[in-house]
Amino acid sequence: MSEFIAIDGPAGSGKSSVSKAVARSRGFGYLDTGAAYRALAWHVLDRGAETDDADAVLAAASDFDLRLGLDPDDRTVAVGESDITTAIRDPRVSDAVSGVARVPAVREQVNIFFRSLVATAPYPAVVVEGRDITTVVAPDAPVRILLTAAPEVRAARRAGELTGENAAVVAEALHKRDASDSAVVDFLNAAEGVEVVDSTELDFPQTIDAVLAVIERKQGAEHGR
Ligand SMILES: Nc1ncnc2c1ncn2[C@@H]1O[C@H](COP(=O)(O)OP(=O)(O)OP(=O)(O)O)[C@@H](O)[C@H]1O
Ligand SMILES: Nc1ccn([C@@H]2O[C@H](COP(=O)(O)O)[C@@H](O)[C@H]2O)c(=O)n1
Repeated sequence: MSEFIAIDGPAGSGKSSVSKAVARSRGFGYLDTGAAYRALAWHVLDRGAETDDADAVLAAASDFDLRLGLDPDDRTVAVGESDITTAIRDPRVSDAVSGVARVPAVREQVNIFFRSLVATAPYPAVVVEGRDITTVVAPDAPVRILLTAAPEVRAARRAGELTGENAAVVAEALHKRDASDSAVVDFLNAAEGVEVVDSTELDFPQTIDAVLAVIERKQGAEHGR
């Protein structure tokens, strides 16, 4: 049975890139829970339905053959035979995903999927990142981290990745998504026992080191080292 390393945080805080790097460096698995919600949003749109129609979302969720692995070096996401690894990052999916994520039955369904993936994982631990991993999916995880950064820093980092996109438009979309998502689960405040890593003043390698330091300390305490 794999151990959960739970990491939450707002959009653009570095959850995916930092978690992947941490998983690689420690030989752990990596689970991008946002990719599952994005895949469902893609699937709803692919059926020509509206992501803010809860019944349509539930219908799509009942026929959702998601393929998502734990290898930090293979980020393939598929629904049935369709490889949607790139498509789920489209602004049209990013703009629609919060609608899917606010349906409680969807959250329960994907959480069961996440827990079963980790339970059967061929890794000593899996770095699982999202919005409610430290609080709902794995509240008893030995390592729970809230990864954050100032809103303007997150927006600038995200704009830096998207060539050809207007920085102000990117920032507005990111803040809008956070506002919508944080009405469903709280990932802006650390729950009791959750360690905060604020990367506002840290570069990428320093952020990885800060997360690794928390993991070492927490796992050491857990295993009596
Ligand atoms: N400490 C850091 N310093 C500089 N750049 C960083 C740092 N952490 C992350 N980044 C960069 O910020 C961008 C956003 O990071 P990433 O995609 O990992 O965020 P995220 O939290 O997973 O976002 P989302 O929730 O929207 O998927 C990436 O280009 C990443 O390389
Ligand atoms: N645990 C989670 C993870 C994600 N979401 C929703 O998915 C969206 C995409 O997540 P990214 O990490 O890829 O940005 C996110 O905006 C949330 O709507 C979630 O609800 N819970």
